[in-house]
Amino acid sequence: MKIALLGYGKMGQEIEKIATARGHEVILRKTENNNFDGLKNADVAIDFSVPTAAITNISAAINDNVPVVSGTTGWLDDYGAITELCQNKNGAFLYASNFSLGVNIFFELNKKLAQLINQTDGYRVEVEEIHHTQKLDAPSGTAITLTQDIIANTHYNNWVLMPDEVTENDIPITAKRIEKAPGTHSITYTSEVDKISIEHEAFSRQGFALGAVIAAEWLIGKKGVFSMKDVLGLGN
Ligand SMILES: NC(=O)C1=CN([C@@H]2O[C@H](COP(=O)(O)OP(=O)(O)OC[C@H]3O[C@@H](n4cnc5c(N)ncnc54)[C@H](O)[C@@H]3O)[C@@H](O)[C@H]2O)C=CC1
Ligand SMILES: O=C(O)C1=N[C@H](C(=O)O)C[C@H](O)C1
Repeated sequence: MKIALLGYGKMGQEIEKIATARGHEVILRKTENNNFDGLKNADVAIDFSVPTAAITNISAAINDNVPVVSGTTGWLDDYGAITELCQNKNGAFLYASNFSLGVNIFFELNKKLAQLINQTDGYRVEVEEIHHTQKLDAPSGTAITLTQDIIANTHYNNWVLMPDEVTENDIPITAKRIEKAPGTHSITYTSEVDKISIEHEAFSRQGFALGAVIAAEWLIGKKGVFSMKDVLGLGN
């Protein structure tokens, strides 16, 4: 397939390596320094850019009738507007805060653990994410997905980025920045007598990039708004 890469930083370059190895061709490498020339000729677009560019990138692909996968985090206040545009244009759009298979399994584990904890008393939850020092957003998109899934299955109704003040129904998220860390997420429930922790650690960006290419291959020929759950068939 012919791929337009919307964003050509750490992820865009990792995706190009994997896509090329799978027999695909990159025909556009969009950054802040060039335009969308050639986008119309792509079979699929993959957006891994910056929060301020994601909406423009995704809209450009949908308006050019090109199916688009996005992994950019930190722009989700506009998710509703993008899904509306996709529906109005009869397009194809797929967003995931994390494309790795391991994290998508972890998402299901997180939901199950939250359901079990919800049947007991005495545990307090906390979420931690660790990323490289170049990351623009905090908390990570993945940490937000994890807390949303905990909220859907427990009495918690909000997340708070530490060190802000936390009340009974808030989930505290701690965001740590360590040079070169690709991405680690953990959820810990602590009681008076013990603690339960689950953790996912990415060793590199390879898993995210492979998942994004698999999602792009899957999206071609489809119409609608999708998530990684649709691609992997997990948790159905
Ligand atoms: N969903 C997932 O599985 C993952 C998501 N991410 C997210 O992907 C995004 C990109 O991550 P990285 O590649 O590590 O960042 P990066 O900083 O290495 O690359 C971002 C790229 O966006 C480009 N850019 C800036 N303005 C642009 C514009 N107007 N149009 C097109 N491109 C523009 C920059 O030139 C840069 O090359 C971040 O939001 C990050 O959180 C990262 C890894 C996995
Ligand atoms: O910026 C990153 O690097 C990552 N961002 C995503 C997020 O915000 O959750 C996914 C992954 O953890 C790497």
